[in-house]
Amino acid sequence: MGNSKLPMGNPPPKLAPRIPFALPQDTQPHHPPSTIGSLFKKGSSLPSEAPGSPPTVALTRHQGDQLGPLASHLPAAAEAPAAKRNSRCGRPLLLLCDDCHHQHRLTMAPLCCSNTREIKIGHVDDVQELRKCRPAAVPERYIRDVGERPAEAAAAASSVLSSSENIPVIDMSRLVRGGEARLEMERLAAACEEWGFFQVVNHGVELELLRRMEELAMEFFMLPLEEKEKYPMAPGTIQGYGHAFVFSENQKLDWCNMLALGLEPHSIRNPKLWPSNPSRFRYPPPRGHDHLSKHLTIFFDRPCTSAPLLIVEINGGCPFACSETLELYSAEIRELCRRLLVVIAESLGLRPDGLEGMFGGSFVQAVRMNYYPPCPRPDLVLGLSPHSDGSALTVLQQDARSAGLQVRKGGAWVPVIPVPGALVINIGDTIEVLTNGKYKSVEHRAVTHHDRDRLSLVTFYAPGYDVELGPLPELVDDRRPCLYRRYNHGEYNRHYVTRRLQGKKTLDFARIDNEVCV
Ligand SMILES: O=C(O)CCC(=O)C(=O)O
Ligand SMILES: [Fe+2]
Repeated sequence: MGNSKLPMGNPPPKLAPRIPFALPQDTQPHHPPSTIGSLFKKGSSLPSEAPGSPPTVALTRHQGDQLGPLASHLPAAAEAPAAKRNSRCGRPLLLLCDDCHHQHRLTMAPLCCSNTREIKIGHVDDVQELRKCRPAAVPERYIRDVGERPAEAAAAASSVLSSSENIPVIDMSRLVRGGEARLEMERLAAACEEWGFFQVVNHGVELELLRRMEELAMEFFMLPLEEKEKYPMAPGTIQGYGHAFVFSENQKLDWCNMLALGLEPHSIRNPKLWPSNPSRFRYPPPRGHDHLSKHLTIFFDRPCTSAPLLIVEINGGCPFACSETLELYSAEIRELCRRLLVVIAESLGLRPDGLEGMFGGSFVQAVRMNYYPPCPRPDLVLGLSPHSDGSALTVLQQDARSAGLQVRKGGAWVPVIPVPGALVINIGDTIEVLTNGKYKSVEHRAVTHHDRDRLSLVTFYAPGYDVELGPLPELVDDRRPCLYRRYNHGEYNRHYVTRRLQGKKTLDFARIDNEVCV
């Protein structure tokens, strides 16, 4: 492939000097620097190693269904006989493209599960089909143990909370308006500290766009099963249509169908799992960017015991594009997340970039569309198991007609009553760690209804996989000693996606045993 496929037909920007294939210091392979083209010759194997040195770099063929929830679309560019595995996540690699002369920054992302071929999840009914064919049936796998059932929890809730208690509603327009700003900021701080959840109004995202996105998602869920099954979520992965976070035949299932898509960076998008029906979901790749797909490949730089890691970030290129609606939605919600991170930082007395600045400019964004059909026994099942989100922030758009989200507070489950046009925001695990537990990611779940369906559109905004995180020094002192260790967010993400949803258990990954004095 020559220069005929340069992006948009523009002359290649001159890069000087040429950036060679570069690995982190401690993983430098013993072979001469390569450009992307020489590495990725079709059918080629690894760059050869110096005799006697252990191989440190491998390229392998894309095996989307085995490898991963996100970033599993990478096409075959070169194939390695045996894939090495990587325990080092998020190490950026720089490659220079022979074809377009762009420098591509590639980041290893720990997005995949351990060998998904080993995961046996048994028979999983599609809940929408069950509803059609056996409207009164609730298979055993969906029936929760007594203590987990919504009815039990509802009874506990009524004894603990007064009915007036609901998650706070924050008016974003007031956060910037003179005298009102201080008060609203205090309300925001209280919402983050006491609830970990709040709803926002006047958030700046066009209501018409929210409506269009909801319509698009509903159109997808209403398609015949054969159509939706063209985008299967493989066991142990979290992208496509199906059930996420299922790892065994004994695990209880959620009364929910999901369509989950990685959005940003573009290289985590998996074209195989991106619906082309409804046709509005997808439109053709922008001209000139298709050449990039051949440069996407999977790298492993050293053996590890669990998951293979993928290189997933390509700068300056979009291998393919998605629905205009989803693209706009994703951009607007991202912008909202950024504004929220600024005000949340300010509510803590930090600089405006005190939180997002910790991401070093690298972020990941994904969307999960959850469809909960009506259930003949909503008292026995859960729509979505209790969990906290592994993101920094989550933005949830919920059906105004149908409540279903519940937040855990003081041992009780509090329903989040939809406010028309509002978006629900929750603090994710990343913010809990950065704020040293001052703002907490809070456990939440979804319940179903007997005669109403429900849709939620959930955007996760998180640091990039190369980001190292730990509590901000400003929020650590003698009274509040450090509660979390430093870790690589990519590794945390891998930990999160390879376990079933189990309340806040995943954050044990980062917790250290220290007492807070209050
Ligand atoms: O559907 C809901 O209300 C909850 C969804 C959720 O928490 C999630 O997808 O992480
Ligand atoms: Fe969630």
